[in-house]
Amino acid sequence: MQISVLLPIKSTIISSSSDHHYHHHMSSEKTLFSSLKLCNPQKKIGNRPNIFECFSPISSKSRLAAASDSTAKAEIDDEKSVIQLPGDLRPELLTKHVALIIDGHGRWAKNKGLPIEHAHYESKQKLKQLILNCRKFGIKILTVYVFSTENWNRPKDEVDFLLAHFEGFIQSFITEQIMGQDLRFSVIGDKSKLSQSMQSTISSVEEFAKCNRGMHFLMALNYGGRYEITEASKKIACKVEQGILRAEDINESVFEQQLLTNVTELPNPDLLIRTGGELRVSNFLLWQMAYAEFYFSSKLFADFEEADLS
Ligand SMILES: CC(C)=CCC/C(C)=C/CC/C(C)=C/COP(=O)(O)OP(=O)(O)O
Repeated sequence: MQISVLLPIKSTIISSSSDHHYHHHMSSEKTLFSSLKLCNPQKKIGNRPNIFECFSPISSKSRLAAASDSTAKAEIDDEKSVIQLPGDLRPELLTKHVALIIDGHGRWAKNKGLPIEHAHYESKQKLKQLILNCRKFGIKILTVYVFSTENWNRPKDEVDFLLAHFEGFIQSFITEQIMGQDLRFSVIGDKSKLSQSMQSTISSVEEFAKCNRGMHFLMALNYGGRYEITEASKKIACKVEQGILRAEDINESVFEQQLLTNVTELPNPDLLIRTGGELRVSNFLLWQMAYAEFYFSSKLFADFEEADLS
């Protein structure tokens, strides 16, 4: 079986203001079609040992900090798909599922006297680096809140820019990571409100990543925790109505199966990171976050560095 994916053509735009010079490698995402096998034959799924079996009470932040310490040089042996960690870093202490709220774009742009699109662009670069780092340190799942069900209330130009930006990101960076690095990929959220083009990009790329076994990147797009819980309740009510399920058999596990995060085997994050200084969860993974630890950083996401995790 073959599918077509869009590959990007990169163009360089250099813009400057009185005190900044921006070298933008904006993805124009022109459509260069390429036929690819559905499952990448190069990737080795192999017998990767499950290094995440044990649970430790040590705080997730410390675990992530340990993982991101500059002295902690984790290496991925792509050939064998085995994560090699430095001597003093115990794999069972690593965070498994990290959830991330990226905030502070408006303030970043305002501080620099730039249009908000610059913040979104800068933030995309940071997100790419973060995905690479999480993969490098053996994080199993990274869920990032890129667009909430409330974000439609932003100015139309910004919404259009963001959605095009996300689609380009999936077609270029995510596709590259899926092909070369065994990344798994899913979008969680109400996809029915997205354009047809966006919906078909998402389903092609999700399908293409289906056989992968590496880190799972979940993009929360047009996502809302209340929306997710409401939809799960409707699905359960339908099953009861159809006589497939008895009301007394509904329990947490049955409910969890109806949530959008059911696409991944470890749906509950152990760590939430929110940048931008706000101390709230903003309708993100409300059910799944029940036992997560929270790390709030005052840094704006476009300024967020690996060192800020330590
Ligand atoms: C392509 C890709 C996946 C990029 C990822 C980064 C990205 C563009 C995320 C958008 C998230 C967003 C609307 C944040 C809100 O900041 P805000 O504007 O509300 O900030 P403020 O609190 O300072 O106003």
